[in-house]
Amino acid sequence: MGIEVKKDADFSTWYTQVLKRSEMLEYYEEVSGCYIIRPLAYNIWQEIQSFFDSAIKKMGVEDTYFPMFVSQRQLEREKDHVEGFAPEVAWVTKAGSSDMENPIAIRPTSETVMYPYFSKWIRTHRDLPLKLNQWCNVVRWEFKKPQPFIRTREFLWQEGHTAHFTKEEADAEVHQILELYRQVYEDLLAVPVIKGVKSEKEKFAGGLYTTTVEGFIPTTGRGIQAATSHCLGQNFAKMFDIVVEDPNALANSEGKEAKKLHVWQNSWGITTRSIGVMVMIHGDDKGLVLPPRIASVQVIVIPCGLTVRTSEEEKKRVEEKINDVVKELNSAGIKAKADLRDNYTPGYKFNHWELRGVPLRLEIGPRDLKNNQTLSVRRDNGVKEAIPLDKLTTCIPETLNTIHKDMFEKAKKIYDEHVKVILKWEDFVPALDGKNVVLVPWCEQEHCEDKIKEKSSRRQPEDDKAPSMGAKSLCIPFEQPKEPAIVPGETNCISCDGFAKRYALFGRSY
Ligand SMILES: O=C1CCCN[C@@H]1CCCn1cnc2cc(F)c(Cl)cc2c1=O
Ligand SMILES: [Mg+2]
Repeated sequence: MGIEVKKDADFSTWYTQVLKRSEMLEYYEEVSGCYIIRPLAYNIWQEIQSFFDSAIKKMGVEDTYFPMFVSQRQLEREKDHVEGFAPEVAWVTKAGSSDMENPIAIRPTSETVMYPYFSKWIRTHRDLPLKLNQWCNVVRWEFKKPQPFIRTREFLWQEGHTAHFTKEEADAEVHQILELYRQVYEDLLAVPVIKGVKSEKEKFAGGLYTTTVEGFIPTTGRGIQAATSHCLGQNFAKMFDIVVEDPNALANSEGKEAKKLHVWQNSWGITTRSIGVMVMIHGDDKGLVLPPRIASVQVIVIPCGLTVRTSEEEKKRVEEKINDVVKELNSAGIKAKADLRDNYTPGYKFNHWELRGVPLRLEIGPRDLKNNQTLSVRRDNGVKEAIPLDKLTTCIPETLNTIHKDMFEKAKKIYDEHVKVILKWEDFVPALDGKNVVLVPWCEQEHCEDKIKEKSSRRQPEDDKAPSMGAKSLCIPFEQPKEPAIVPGETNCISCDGFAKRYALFGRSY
């Protein structure tokens, strides 16, 4: 069944229908906020995993696995890390019919699970750097309206946790990982992202600073945090006593213990939210549009032009040709499939595979055999092109790469057009209402951010609808607008009478 609503008319229904009818996901009626990730979507997660995991292996990161349960005592060892999150922690309180002596939390993230062991394992600077990663699920009992992939109570992610001897080494890794997240989005999912650092209010409270890749959903005009790479500083090292002796300090004369140095730590994560972002950005009114590099079926080959007058041997010849084409493409590393179901018309099959986002369709019929060609049809823009049957293994990879590039460029152009540089406060909210995010000179003070959120969530004067959601800071982009340049001590903050430090990206967000 096709999609019954237009993407721009009813986005949330469109999103749900696309995910269900393309067989990416199934609703899990038993528990609100949980969903079944079906093979088409799970394959995308596996593509992301294999790309990211092979990249971090080259950085010397090792995969590991820690228990999903954490005691209340451990979880609460880091007060300000947990207090804001306490309402979303899921607890196991019973085993069978008997209450547990001490309830156990299901991991919402694994700092407090892992770091007592970091403390145990890291004794000397030779144990550094320690670089561990785990691919797992986490549970956060969010109360905001759940949305498949975007906000779910259980999600899959990877969480990297590293310990370094120097801040410089930690800083370098934070940015190396952030660059990998950019590649996951831009080179795999064809989704443009903006790199930047989070404000003091938006960063991970337990850390020193948070870097992020920020996405943009044009249909709603909202920003979305796409992945994060935190430098934790020495905060967790101090809390969990993760220390090494100072190798440079000579054992001093009284033979006292050499000075203990706290390690510098990072933690970084990307989640299955990335799948939802990709669907929201590339999908259209016919359904999914999959970027070729993560599509489990990249090319679908369909027999056409067969009529009741076509002889049996002619039909057989077409089908044999199609099977040969699929074999040839697969041996060239292209994921191709044939749809030879003889109880469906070509038109039905076109819709079936367009709904599932297959990047390229090849039509082959009796005439094509005669002309030794096939008609290719691109899913992203519908462009048709005749390809000689003896040029497939060169033309098809090129076409798939062109599809990726065009999908990315199209999304990037839209993102860039919806980032408005705003220099006067009166233009701020109208820009947000125009489904944009805004780039503004900003003082970077937390109280100012609170004020901006409040001022931009004003109640619409003409109706008593719920106030429009306020804007939050999304990031301070590493790439700053060249002009108008911010002159320290001269350029005013967009909102308060303080001076602007840098341009910050603000917007309504997920
Ligand atoms: O974002 C990442 C990447 C991967 C490893 N972790 C960090 C920080 C996670 C912050 N965070 C995020 N959400 C949380 C929810 C909770 F219920 C509790 Cl108790 C803690 C947290 C929490 O610390
Ligand atoms: Mg949260």
